[in-house]
Amino acid sequence: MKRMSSLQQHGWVHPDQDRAQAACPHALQISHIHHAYGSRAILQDLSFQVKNGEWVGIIGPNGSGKSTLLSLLSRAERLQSGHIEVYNKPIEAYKRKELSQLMAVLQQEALPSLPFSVREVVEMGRFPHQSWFGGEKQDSTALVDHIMEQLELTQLAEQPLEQLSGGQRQRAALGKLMAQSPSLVLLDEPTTYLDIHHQVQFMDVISEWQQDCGLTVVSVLHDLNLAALYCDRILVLHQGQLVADGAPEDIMTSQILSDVFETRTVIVPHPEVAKPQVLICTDKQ
Ligand SMILES: Nc1ncnc2c1ncn2[C@@H]1O[C@H](COP(=O)(O)OP(=O)(O)OP(=O)(O)O)[C@@H](O)[C@H]1O
Repeated sequence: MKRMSSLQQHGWVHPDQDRAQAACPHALQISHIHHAYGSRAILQDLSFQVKNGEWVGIIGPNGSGKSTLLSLLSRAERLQSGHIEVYNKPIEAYKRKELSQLMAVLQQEALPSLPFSVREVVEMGRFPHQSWFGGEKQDSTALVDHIMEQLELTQLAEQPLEQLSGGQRQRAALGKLMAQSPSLVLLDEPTTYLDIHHQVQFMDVISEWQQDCGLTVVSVLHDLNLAALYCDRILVLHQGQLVADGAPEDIMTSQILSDVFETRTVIVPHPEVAKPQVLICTDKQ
């Protein structure tokens, strides 16, 4: 029998509670997406699927269309052409609140400087689960306490957001995302502002959440080594096209990275886990 995770013990809504959703083999099905800004094509004929419970990383050079793709998957941008299904249902058929109970998004600029405390921001993650009168079927205090502890935010609980560093704000944004207790998360360069301790903490929290609760993750990552360590599968975007799709060991090759990033690399095995790691080469030595 599967053990109950600490998140579930503290009131996290397990996706299995929704049988229809748990029965879907795919959390996302993307078919023939095209997207343009004016006459400029940004995404061209993208098709892929994301399995329920899978962690898919999206890598690619600046301007290759990664954030645009996430905006379409979260419905922040209107789909121009193609089809997106979330748990077997067309994305446009969801009501806004219904979609935010299923899916949470962490943008690059995670949270604006607002005069709310860190605890208040994390509690805002519960909005999609509240009635019009602000109440919830189940008290979420224990869940919010647990998330605050897990992300080392308890010390910052009363601190206003506007007084936080970029990395602290990013962790508060993750806390809000976790409090939303979604089944699917979209993360746009989530580790950009974090030091290595908090990068690993962030990725470990997501990984634990994925393994224990069946969370599906789609994350844009610039850090290829983090992508190789944590993602089950990596998609490579180049000039708006999907040019590679596979396990980290199939994607992290000097040839692919040279073709896409125009950078020389050497790929080495991680000394502790069976994952590839990327060493960057430079001629300026
Ligand atoms: N609202 C917009 N209007 C016009 N062009 C846009 C808009 N948003 C993005 N673009 C263009 O679309 C292209 C893809 O941008 P996008 O942000 O998706 O790339 P990205 O792969 O996420 O890049 P980065 O790694 O730099 O974050 C870029 O050339 C960008 O200038």
